Amino acid sequence: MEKLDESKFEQQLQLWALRIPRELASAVTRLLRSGSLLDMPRVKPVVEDPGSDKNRLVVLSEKIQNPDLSDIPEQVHNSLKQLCSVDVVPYMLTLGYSYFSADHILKQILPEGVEVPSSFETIGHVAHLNIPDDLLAYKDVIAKVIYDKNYPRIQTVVNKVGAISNEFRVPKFEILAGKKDMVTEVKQYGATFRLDYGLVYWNSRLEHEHIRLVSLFKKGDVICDMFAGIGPFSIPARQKGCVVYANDLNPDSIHYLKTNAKINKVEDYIFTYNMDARVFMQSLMAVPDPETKSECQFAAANRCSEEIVSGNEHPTPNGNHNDVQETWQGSLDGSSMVSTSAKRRQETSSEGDVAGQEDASQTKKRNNKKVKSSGPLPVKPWEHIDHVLMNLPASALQFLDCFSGLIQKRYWKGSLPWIHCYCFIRSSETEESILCEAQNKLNAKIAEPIFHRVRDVAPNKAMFCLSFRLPVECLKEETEDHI
Ligand SMILES: C[S@@+](CC[C@H](N)C(=O)[O-])C[C@H]1O[C@@H](n2cnc3c(N)ncnc32)[C@H](O)[C@@H]1O
Repeated sequence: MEKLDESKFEQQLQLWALRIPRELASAVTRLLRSGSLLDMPRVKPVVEDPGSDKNRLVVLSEKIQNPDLSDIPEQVHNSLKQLCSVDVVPYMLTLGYSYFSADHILKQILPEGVEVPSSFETIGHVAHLNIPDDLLAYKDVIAKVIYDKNYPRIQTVVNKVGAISNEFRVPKFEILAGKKDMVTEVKQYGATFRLDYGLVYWNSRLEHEHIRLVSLFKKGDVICDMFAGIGPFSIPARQKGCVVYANDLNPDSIHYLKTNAKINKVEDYIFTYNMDARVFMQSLMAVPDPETKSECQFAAANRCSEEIVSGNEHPTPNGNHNDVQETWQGSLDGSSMVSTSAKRRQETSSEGDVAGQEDASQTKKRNNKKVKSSGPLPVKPWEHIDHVLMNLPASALQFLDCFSGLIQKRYWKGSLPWIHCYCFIRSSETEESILCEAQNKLNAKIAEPIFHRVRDVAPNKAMFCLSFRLPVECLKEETEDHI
């Protein structure tokens, strides 16, 4: 392992300085500013005179090599002479490890020609590095330089070890420098997210995508976040006034999702679940048995999830949910028979428009306000959902089969939900091949799919969001129980 020898970076520069009465320091620096004054980042050109506190030393640029000041433009020199008698003295400037940038230091340490890993992802106080294999022998030195140069903003430097293989999408990290604490806080568009970077998925590079998608939602929309993580879609959606059902398989993600709902004061109407996404959707969309009317699968499923993630009060269909009791018997796009709540939603909802996005300042303004919950939930999930989010790009397409027959037509109100399914497209694949895969899983044709390129994740691989309205063929006509 390579060691860092800070003394190697000591450097001395022999310069010239003008000794002048201290009250003239501003006037003299103004005169010399256009090329004759020392101009180095983080180095002051005016310093104390060790010989007298009535004087100051104005340090000249390294370009001024002659003590007779013949390198200074004549006009500047003349003005200087008019201002005061000019006393030129030698000045030794010592630069050390603390002066040089991380990039400069690492270039000196690492083998010639390698790409210097001086940039990193920042997650609160944590710096996340991906040190390539050929530089692993230098990992401690790299981490120390990055720590030293970015402290106190950065207090922990970690390196990703190997590829992500677990289903929670959490990389393995080794802590290389600083404190061994990966619980940190990040801000995205005015919302605060607490997380343990060693236990849950987080990617700061998705900030723009989180905001883009949430900007499509309207106040009162019902959102289903199948792979919610610690809530970067769910929390801002709730801040916007949406009703949110948020699920994740990782219990630590749900712990932090609930913590973040508290921190951002949006605990009401954001319901958290800790289960497999398929089971979650089936539980959420199961219609209660009208015969018994006492208990529904959704309430039961919710209670079951509460056993895992305690402390979330949830209105059951026999409680708040039942405030909306109209039975929907019209066609899916019918407007005359729409319930009051669905009507209100139609007035405010995007209704097929995924283009109208709000700008960042509107988002910030909205996030500063505490969202007020007003009474009962407007609708039950098996009656209406506006958006389903599926951010598990490595395998979300595989989960699309859960929509086939998931929604019962006779209970549904209003238009069908938008599905936002994230995926990777490799250079060997096309949007058409992905669409084909999605349609096969749904067992239905997707009309007007929208592919949004989120970001490039590797030279031959990009992350996309495929948005589409759930095809009407996915609906279940009637259940035998309910005929
Ligand atoms: C790529 S992360 C996205 C998290 C969050 N939506 C975001 O944008 O940061 C995917 C999440 O899906 C969760 N996950 C993986 N498999 C799952 C499954 N079968 N059911 C539910 N959640 C799952 C992981 O724990 C992880 O938090």
